[in-house]
Amino acid sequence: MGLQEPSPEEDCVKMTETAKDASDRPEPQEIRGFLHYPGWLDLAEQEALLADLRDLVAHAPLFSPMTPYGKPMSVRMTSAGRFGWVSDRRGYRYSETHPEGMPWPEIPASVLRIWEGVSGSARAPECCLVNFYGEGARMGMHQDRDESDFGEPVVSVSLGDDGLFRIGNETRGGKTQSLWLRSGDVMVMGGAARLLYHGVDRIKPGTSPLMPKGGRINLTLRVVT
Ligand SMILES: O=C(O)CCC(=O)C(=O)O
Ligand SMILES: [Fe+2]
Repeated sequence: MGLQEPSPEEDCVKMTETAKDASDRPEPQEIRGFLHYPGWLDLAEQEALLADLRDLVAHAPLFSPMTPYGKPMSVRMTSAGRFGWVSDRRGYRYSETHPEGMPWPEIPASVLRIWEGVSGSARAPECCLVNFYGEGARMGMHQDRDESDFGEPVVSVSLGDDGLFRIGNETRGGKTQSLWLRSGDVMVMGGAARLLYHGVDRIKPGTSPLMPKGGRINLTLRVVT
C-alpha cells in the first residue's frame, strides 16, 4: 500500500490540507492605521518565497544604495517588477533598470498572491523592493512618497530575523509607536495612514530559523505610476 500512488480521494484530502483559503489567514491588528497581519505566511510559504528571492537576487544582485548626501545606506537592496527603487547622488527615484544596466526580473507569483490577499487594490504592483538587513542595518524614519497615487497602499512582507518597526506621524517628529515584525508578517500601509513616517530601528540577529546565517528581508510592493 505504502508505495502506491494516492487514490483520487486521498489526493483531494491532501489538497484541502495544504491549499490555504482566506479563512486560514490571520485577522489584521490595526496600529495607527497600518494593518499588521502577524504570521500571514506559514513556514512552508516563507521557504517557498525565500527560494524565489534567491533566484531573483541571482538575476538582480543586491547593491548598497548611496543617499543623495553621499553616505551609503546600511540596507542592501534590489527590486523586481517594471520599476525598481534606486538612490544615488542624483536622488531617490524609480528606475526601469538595475544599476548594472539590466531590466529588473518579474515579480514572483508567490509575492503577487500576498498583494492580492491584502491590498484591496484593483491594480497590480509595479515594484517589489527587496531590502536586506544584515546585523547592524537600519532604516531611518521616512515617508514612501515617490509613487504617483497615494490612494494605492504599500504592502510590506517580512522574512528572517525580527525587525523593530517604528511608526510615527504625517510630519517628522512627535510620538511614535514600535512593534516587532517577525518572519511571515505582512503590513499594509494604506488609506489615511499611507503617508505616515516609518522606519526600522534594528534587527534582532538569530531570531529566525528560516535564515540560520541571520539577516532580515523586507519586501515592499508598490504601485508606482
Ligand atoms: O523594512 C521594513 O519593514 C520597512 C521598509 C520600508 O519602509 C521601505 O522600504 O520603504
Ligand atoms: Fe518605507
